[in-house]
Amino acid sequence: MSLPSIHPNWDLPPKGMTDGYSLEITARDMEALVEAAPAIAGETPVAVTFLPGESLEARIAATKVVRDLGFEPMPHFSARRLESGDDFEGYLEAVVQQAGVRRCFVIAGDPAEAAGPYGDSMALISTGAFERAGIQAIGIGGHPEGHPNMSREQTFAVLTEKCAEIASRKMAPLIVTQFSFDAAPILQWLAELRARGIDAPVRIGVPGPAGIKTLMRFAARCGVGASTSVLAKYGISITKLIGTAGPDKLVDALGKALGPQHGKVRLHFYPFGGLTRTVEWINNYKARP
Ligand SMILES: NC(=O)C1=CN([C@@H]2O[C@H](COP(=O)(O)OP(=O)(O)OC[C@H]3O[C@@H](n4cnc5c(N)ncnc54)[C@H](O)[C@@H]3O)[C@@H](O)[C@H]2O)C=CC1
Ligand SMILES: Nc1nc(=O)c2c([nH]1)NC[C@@H]1CN(c3ccc(C(=O)N[C@@H](CCC(=O)O)C(=O)O)cc3)CN21
Repeated sequence: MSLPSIHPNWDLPPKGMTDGYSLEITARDMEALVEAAPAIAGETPVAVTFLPGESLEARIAATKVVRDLGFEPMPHFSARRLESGDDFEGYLEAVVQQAGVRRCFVIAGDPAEAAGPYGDSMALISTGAFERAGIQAIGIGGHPEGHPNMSREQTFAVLTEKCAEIASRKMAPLIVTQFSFDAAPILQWLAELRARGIDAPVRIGVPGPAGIKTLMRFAARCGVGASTSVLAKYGISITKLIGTAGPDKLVDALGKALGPQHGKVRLHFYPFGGLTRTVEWINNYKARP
């Protein structure tokens, strides 16, 4: 079965670890995106997160800016944060009509209770609204380090079901993983994913270079492992929490180990407010001998 192509690069082997990367921004990063745009390759997928306390208008405007700058917007839909069917379909219709959106990312969201009718990602996908709106690809969350509310077995079962559901609706599934500081669990998870027959393209979540305190704050907030030994491998000494840290060692380790057995893999950068710094890091990494 042929599914819509979600990025021309996916059919070619990557030219390097950063080739065909994607970015994740929030509605507040618009000025930074305009500033960084000349240093970002055209058509780069740019995800727009769905954070609490942002207006729908701000998210729609951000998605439009992404498109107008020549990038491929991928707005997030947080099932548990959507208050009604109108809330969901209104946002979807707005980004499709105003920003030409073709791909969306669907995630449960952190709230313990749903604000409206959608308790998980599947509840959004199974409405049929995405394909009716002309969406061609759906991103879903991957959790290489596990998930606080699911067993490892369940996380793979849920991924299998969501990929099948998306494909049955004639859209292309794409897995985007939670960010991580440690290559080992990512590689192990990728191997297991492929062994279980899940062949969807995977974008591995990588933190952009950021202040060490910022990285640790986000890790705590998002339930990401940041033990002393993991941070040491990443290049952070907990006796020296000042300064910034980049994903050099993590990306090096992935680059050394990744092979055809891991299937289609690209990187997805989480800049955590430091978009310009992240894009500079990517371009410098690419230019290294
Ligand atoms: N970029 C990322 O990777 C982000 C990750 N997340 C986290 O990923 C989690 C899982 O999302 P999906 O993989 O889309 O799961 P999903 O929507 O496919 O749900 C799978 C199962 O986990 C349960 N579940 C999901 N979130 C829950 C929660 N907050 N509390 C209790 N049970 C929950 C669902 O009810 C369902 O049974 C989110 O809940 C959130 O914690 C949230 C935002 C961004
Ligand atoms: N479980 C989970 N929940 C999430 O909400 C979440 C994840 N995982 N994984 C990563 C993504 C990325 N997320 C975010 C959230 C906030 C900003 C952000 O830049 N917020 C503020 C700065 C706040 C700060 O520095 O603490 C901003 O100015 O926009 C970026 C990415 C949230 N995300």
